Amino acid sequence: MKLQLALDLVNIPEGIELVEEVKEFVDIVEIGTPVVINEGLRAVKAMKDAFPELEVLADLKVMDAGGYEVLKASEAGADYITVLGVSEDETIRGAVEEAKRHQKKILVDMIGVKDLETRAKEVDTLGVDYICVHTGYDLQAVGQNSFEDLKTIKRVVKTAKTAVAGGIKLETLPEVVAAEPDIVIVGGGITGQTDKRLVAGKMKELIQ
Ligand SMILES: O=C([C@H](O)CO)[C@H](O)[C@H](O)COP(=O)(O)O
Repeated sequence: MKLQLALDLVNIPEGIELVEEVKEFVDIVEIGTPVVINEGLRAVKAMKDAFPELEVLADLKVMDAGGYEVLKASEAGADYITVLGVSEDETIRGAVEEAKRHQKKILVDMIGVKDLETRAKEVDTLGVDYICVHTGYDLQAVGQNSFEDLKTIKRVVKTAKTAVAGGIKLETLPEVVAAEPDIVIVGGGITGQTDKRLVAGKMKELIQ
């Protein structure tokens, strides 16, 4: 099980400083969608240059032009690129083909998918590397989480690996770990804490 640190509300120097603090506990650094919007793919390159030993995920949430956007993120140094599960199958196929060409991985984010079981089964046939259940900020704000959704994809997904994101904190991590996802994605649960290093260390212990 890998721990992915999501950087969403920082600029490039702040992100690098934050990763420096917790790098020994983290497997993947996510350049979050807000960071990509603010800083562009140069944030991916800057993170990879600063920490070549860590994997970097570009949270582009690709919705169209799958091949082209995966190409650009791959050129910037991303190891993983996110594509939305609500996209057309053609978009996901294009992303997968391009990722394979560059030895990169596609993580499909199921945010906004209404019939999770059906769509997860479909996406699982498209050759993607990971299927991720995700409760975004706006649904976290009304009290939702992805814990039941994780159990659903663990039951129906046969080929892809699984991931979970959305409001995971140190207190809720044991419930998540019990469901055995391949990647646990944590943003504010680390970045919003006063002692980030302490929390990241405890999370890593729970995951191992
Ligand atoms: O993907 C994310 C969100 O949509 C903003 O782009 C976050 O990275 C993801 O939700 C993890 O962050 P936390 O919910 O703060 O753990």
